[in-house]
Amino acid sequence: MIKPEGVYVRIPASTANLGPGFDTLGMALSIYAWIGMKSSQETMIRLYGSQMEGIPTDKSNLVYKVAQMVFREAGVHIPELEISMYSDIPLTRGLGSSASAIVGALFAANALIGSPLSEAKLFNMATAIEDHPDNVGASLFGGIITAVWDGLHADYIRMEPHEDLEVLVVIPDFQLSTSEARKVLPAQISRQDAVFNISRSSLLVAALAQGRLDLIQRTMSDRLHQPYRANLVPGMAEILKEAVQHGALGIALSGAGPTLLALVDRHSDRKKELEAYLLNTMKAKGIRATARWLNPSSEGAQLIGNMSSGSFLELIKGEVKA
Ligand SMILES: Nc1ncnc2c1ncn2[C@@H]1O[C@H](COP(=O)(O)OP(=O)(O)O)[C@@H](O)[C@H]1O
Ligand SMILES: N[C@@H](CCOP(=O)(O)O)C(=O)O
Repeated sequence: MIKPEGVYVRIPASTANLGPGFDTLGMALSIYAWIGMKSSQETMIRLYGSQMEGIPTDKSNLVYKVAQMVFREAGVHIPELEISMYSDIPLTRGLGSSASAIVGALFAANALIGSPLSEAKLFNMATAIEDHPDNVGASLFGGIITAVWDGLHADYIRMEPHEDLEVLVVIPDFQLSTSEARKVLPAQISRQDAVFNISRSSLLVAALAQGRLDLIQRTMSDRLHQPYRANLVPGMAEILKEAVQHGALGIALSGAGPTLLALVDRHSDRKKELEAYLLNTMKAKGIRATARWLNPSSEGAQLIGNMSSGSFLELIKGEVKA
């Protein structure tokens, strides 16, 4: 049943490849995007916020196209849509903006027609579009997601992040698209590197599941993508080696970069030291960057309400942080 009043949803950002978990381990983060969707006489796409620059506002828009996939799958015909989107998630920085748009579009379109598709189905569709399940899983389900994608079916387990876990991201002021950052990866790896990552990834997942923050430092390393991508982010190689000496529990490239992400004990008295170290190291390499303290987001995609009681911007105003 189509909801004539429309819906609006909120979707968290995400970090993929958490440490050794390349293409498999992701976490939702407390930066959000909002999507409003309504059936309409004529398609109208309104994008708000500085993060939306350059995104198309016609039917080639990703959110419109993904919404139509949901309608096709559910056997519903809604060719014309009014879509509104506001996002605080930086574009093309390794914080899952594309995953948030895909998950938001799937979730909103499904809610608009009375949610005939299960969350497992939405996860499968999202993974088929994005091609790896860690960003989309985290944005859809929230928390920490470990997932497997065999090209047809995605399986996952969601873990609740430990309450002491805080996240510091350092976002460089340049963009790095995932497709560009995948081109530098080798097609094959050695058995030693495979064992290196499998062992650390397995232990990291178990440690996160049991709240063993003391094990993060020894498990957050990687040989599958970070060494190859280090040349794309000035300062990254040094930061990956040294950040734990400045108070991080662990440090990783967030997704395909260029953002670097530190896991931090929120009670640590070295938070200022860590932030200054990360920013100064990037500055020394000529990179301007913004530091943001975030929390893991326990909530994934959420239906917030319908569009009957005001304009999209008025509806989300109370939720968007200044
Ligand atoms: N709200 C959106 N609407 C349409 N396309 C989007 C939206 N958000 C992101 N994208 C697309 O995703 C691209 C960024 O994806 P990607 O390179 O994977 O980086 P990341 O997901 O880390 O931000 C953008 O250049 C744009 O093409
Ligand atoms: N596993 C992917 C992750 C891409 O994440 P994004 O947030 O940078 O889109 C990869 O490393 O290529």
